[in-house]
Order: sequence, then structure tokens, then C-alpha cells
Amino acid sequence: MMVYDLTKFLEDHPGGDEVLLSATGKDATDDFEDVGHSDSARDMMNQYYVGEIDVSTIPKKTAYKPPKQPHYNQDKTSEFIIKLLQFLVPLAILGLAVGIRIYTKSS
Ligand code: HEM
Repeated sequence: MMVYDLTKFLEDHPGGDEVLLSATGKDATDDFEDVGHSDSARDMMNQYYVGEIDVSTIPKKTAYKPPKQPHYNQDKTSEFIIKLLQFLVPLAILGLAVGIRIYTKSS
């Protein structure tokens, strides 16, 4: 299969850059032929010709596996404890204040 580098052609393509980008990285033969490109279009292609690749050497599945994102804060217990403390600490201070008040009054 013939390989073309169309990065410099994107802006000049009469059919627009979107169609080229949508056909990037794959076999665009059918896409190209479906449009019925003129002979002059076929001549232009030569400027962007890179080389040939043997299709059979292209792996069916990509070997690259994106690294797994670390799961931040998967353990929610610390989050829960903080929420609980945010509720309990003011309550404890209030209780302490009321307790001191009662204690100092009675004595
Ligand atoms: C390989 C490099 C390519 C070259 C040099 C090229 C060149 C051209 C040229 C010169 C035209 C103007 C009409 C003509 O002369 O036929 C054109 C139109 C067009 N091309 Fe390409 N093209 C390329 C690849 C592609 C690909 C891969 C697609 C589709 C995915 C595509 C889709 C179109 C479309 C939709 C038009 C507009 C047709 C119209 O408005 O009548 N072209 N192209």
C-alpha cells in the first residue's frame, strides 16, 4: 500500500482538510476513489508520496496499551472520617462549652 504524507497538503486540498484527516492512518484508497479525483489530482499525489508498506506486516491489534491511570482516592474511608470529624469536632467543642458552663455555674 502506498503511503502519503499530506500534512503540507491539508490547507491546499480542494476537498478540505477534514476529509483528509478522517482518512488518516488507514487505507484511504476507497475514500479517494469514491470522490472520482481527476488526473491532475492523481499527479499531485506524487508530491506527497512517502513509500510503500507491506499491509501484512501491520498488526491487527496495536501492541500499545495505554498505561492504566492510577485510581486516586479509591479508598473512601479517609474521606468519610474527615466528614465525620467535620461534624463531630464542632459538636464536641459545643458540648465542652456547655459542660464547662454548667460546671462553673453549679460551683
Ligand atoms: C492523496 C492525496 C489527495 C490529493 C492530491 C487530492 C487532490 C484533490 C483535488 C485536486 C481535488 C479537486 C477535484 C479534482 O481535481 O479531482 C480534490 C477534491 C476532493 N477530494 Fe481529494 N485529494 C487527495 C486525497 C483525498 C482523500 C483521501 C479524500 C477523502 C477521504 C479526498 C476527498 C476529496 C473530496 C471530498 C473532494 C471534493 C470533491 C468535490 O467537491 O467535487 N481527497 N482532491
